[in-house]
Amino acid sequence: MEGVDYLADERKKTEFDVEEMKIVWAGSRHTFEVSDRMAKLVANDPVFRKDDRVMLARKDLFKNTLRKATYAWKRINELRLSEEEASKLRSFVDEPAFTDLHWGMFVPAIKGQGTDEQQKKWLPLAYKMQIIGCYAQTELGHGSNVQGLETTATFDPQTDEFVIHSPTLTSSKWWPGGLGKVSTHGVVYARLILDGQEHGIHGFIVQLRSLEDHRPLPGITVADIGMKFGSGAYNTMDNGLLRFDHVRIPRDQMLMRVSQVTRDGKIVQSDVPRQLVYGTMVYVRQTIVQDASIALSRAVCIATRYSAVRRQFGSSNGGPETQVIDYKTQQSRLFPLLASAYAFRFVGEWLKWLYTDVTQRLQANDFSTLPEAHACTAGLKSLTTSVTADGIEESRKLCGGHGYLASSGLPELFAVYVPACTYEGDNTVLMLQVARFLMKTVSQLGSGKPPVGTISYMGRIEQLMQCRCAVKKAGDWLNPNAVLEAFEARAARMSVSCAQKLSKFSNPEEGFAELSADLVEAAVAHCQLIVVSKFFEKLQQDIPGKGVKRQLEVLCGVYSLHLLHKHQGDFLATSYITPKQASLANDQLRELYSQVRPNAIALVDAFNYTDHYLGSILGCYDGNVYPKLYEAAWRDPLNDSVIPDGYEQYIRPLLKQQLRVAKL
Ligand SMILES: CCCCCCCCCCCCC/C=C/C(=O)SCCNC(=O)CCNC(=O)[C@H](O)C(C)(C)COP(=O)(O)OP(=O)(O)OC[C@H]1O[C@@H](n2cnc3c(N)ncnc32)[C@H](O)[C@@H]1OP(=O)(O)O
Ligand SMILES: Cc1cc2nc3c(=O)[nH]c(=O)nc-3n(C[C@H](O)[C@H](O)[C@H](O)COP(=O)(O)OP(=O)(O)OC[C@H]3O[C@@H](n4cnc5c(N)ncnc54)[C@H](O)[C@@H]3O)c2cc1C
Repeated sequence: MEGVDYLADERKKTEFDVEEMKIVWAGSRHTFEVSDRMAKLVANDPVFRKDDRVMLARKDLFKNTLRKATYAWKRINELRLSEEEASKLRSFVDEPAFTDLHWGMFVPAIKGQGTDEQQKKWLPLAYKMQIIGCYAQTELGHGSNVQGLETTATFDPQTDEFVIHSPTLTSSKWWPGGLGKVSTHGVVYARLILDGQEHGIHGFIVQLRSLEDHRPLPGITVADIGMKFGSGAYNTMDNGLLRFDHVRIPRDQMLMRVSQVTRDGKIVQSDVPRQLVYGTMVYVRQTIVQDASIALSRAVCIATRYSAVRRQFGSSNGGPETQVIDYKTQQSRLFPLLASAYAFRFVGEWLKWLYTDVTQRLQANDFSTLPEAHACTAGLKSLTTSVTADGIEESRKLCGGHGYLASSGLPELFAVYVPACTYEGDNTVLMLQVARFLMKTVSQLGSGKPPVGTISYMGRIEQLMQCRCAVKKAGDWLNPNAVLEAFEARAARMSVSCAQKLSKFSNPEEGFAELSADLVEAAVAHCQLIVVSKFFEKLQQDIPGKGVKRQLEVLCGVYSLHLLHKHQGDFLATSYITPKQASLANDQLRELYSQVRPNAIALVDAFNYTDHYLGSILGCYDGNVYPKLYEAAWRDPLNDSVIPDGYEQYIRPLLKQQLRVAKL
């Protein structure tokens, strides 16, 4: 059976050039080549084996992660990998580790919020991993409300130092990844106090552990916060707690790009906005949007391949049963997720561009696009992670009973992914930020300042409030202008409706709180419009390869029309479409599913995932699922012996007791 491709017939149905689609998915030929090389490097190295992860007890699991992370660093240096290659290699190792926070938050926080001198001092140490850092912001009592953090940093002019202190139990830092057992340093967020006066939240570089023996420095209490959701999963990470008892650090360890504290204890604001203290979160939210397409595509790849292998019912005259992927219900659950993975890939690509653009502008002291960048990163992080987490769970259900097995890879993927809905900002809290941005935009309409970027459609508010959908037959829903206008009209009308209701409140904050559920819905509509419009923009590009652009047009249709179908209440309630037009959209959607069907396997092959990275028997490339499931069952430690441990102690006496009862 070895070497047989059970999905070969499926692959023969493909109507487009898969190799070219791989380049589109990766973003460029260069990125594809780097990814492909790094994925194979990891897959072929036994040190990076991960199939035993869910069986390991916490201490072994954690030590194993330390071993892999250290080995990855050794390989990165031996092979002289570039930053891009190293980051890909780490992502294919596919195990949350302290290095994620070191490279993903500690280094960016210093880069974004440190002065040139501070960067010169700290970055070389961090780049060589001579120090290991974490991002210590959240506390036991406050996460979302950053202004509510309680840790204090009081300037002592006598010694030219800050005194970092945890005044209450709830001020204990709680959650930072890499803090519990590994980090030697942290960027710690605390309330700045100068001469008895508070000056808001700022970041400070604080050494936590000795570089000699790794013991916590005097005044520092640090530990892991304990087991988290699921087996394996995020338990490879040492999320930590941290308390300070009047810990002293030199004045120059406050990150001073946004505000400086002078030798005599005065605060000087530079001309950059104070929101830049939140800059690291903007950066990470943008990377999380890119990662969403990866996590969702992994789940979809597993569910699609397995749906083509799995057969249930429908056999006549002893012929084969129906592949479950041919059931329209399966398609209507699976194909929108496949389309969403592609949609998130393209919006992630665009968001990366937006982030680079805003960063360049900030360097030139142009802060005009910061509010939009904040709204886009917050909203798209919220939207894509919510859909991805739900999509992974739906993929598990699409695989029936076998999806519940750890060897399907889906339970662990869900457990490792789902906190993305919470970290880097709770998804509801972030959508409320988008809503604030929308309400501000609506209130400024007509002020002479035309809305730009993702909000520019609001500049056509009068037209969007009055227009009616022109669709007459199902095929009209393939017209990008018809779809875009529908999403724009829905988003604009929902925002305006909220703004009108808000204006009736004498206290706007009270109104905002009262209407917050409606405001979140308006923000979701706006974010979905961004994703749809960026998919259409992608289709404007020159896309080579036989049939590639055509497949992407089909997926774009699936993405937008499934949203229109799912949220038809919004489109109907805002009176843009009629019930008949909603029904035509659904007819067109069904037709598009039929066009996806022969290409489904090739569309997931285009993700180019190795079997190692997928980590799923149900999703393996050759589709040889059943023998692999059978063999995996025998590898479970419970099957090491025929008679289980505990038989003598529990089962035997129980059976004997039943025997005695039966004799009576
Ligand atoms: C298999 C695949 C696996 C994938 C794995 C991926 C791995 C990725 C690694 C990720 C590792 C995760 C590690 C997690 C780390 C963390 O979680 S760090 C902690 C993150 N914490 C948060 O995100 C806290 C959320 N809260 C906030 O961001 C803010 O406080 C707030 C809620 C957004 C604002 O609260 P509020 O009190 O209303 O705000 P103010 O402080 O008063 O500011 C108001 C004005 O500032 C604007 N603003 C807010 N945030 C920003 C920003 N980031 N940038 C720019 N501007 C901002 C806001 O719009 C207001 O503006 P005005 O209206 O103009 O006044
Ligand atoms: C796996 C993981 C890793 C993490 N890593 C780090 C890290 O490295 N560093 C770090 O500093 N932090 C980290 N965090 C913490 C994380 O950033 C916070 O948990 C997150 O920001 C949410 O804050 P919270 O826990 O205070 O939630 P809460 O704000 O307490 O949320 C509880 C509920 O209240 C609702 N809610 C809160 N405020 C509002 C509001 N204004 N309006 C309406 N509803 C509201 C929320 O929607 C949610 O339903 C991590 C968390 C997790 C789970």
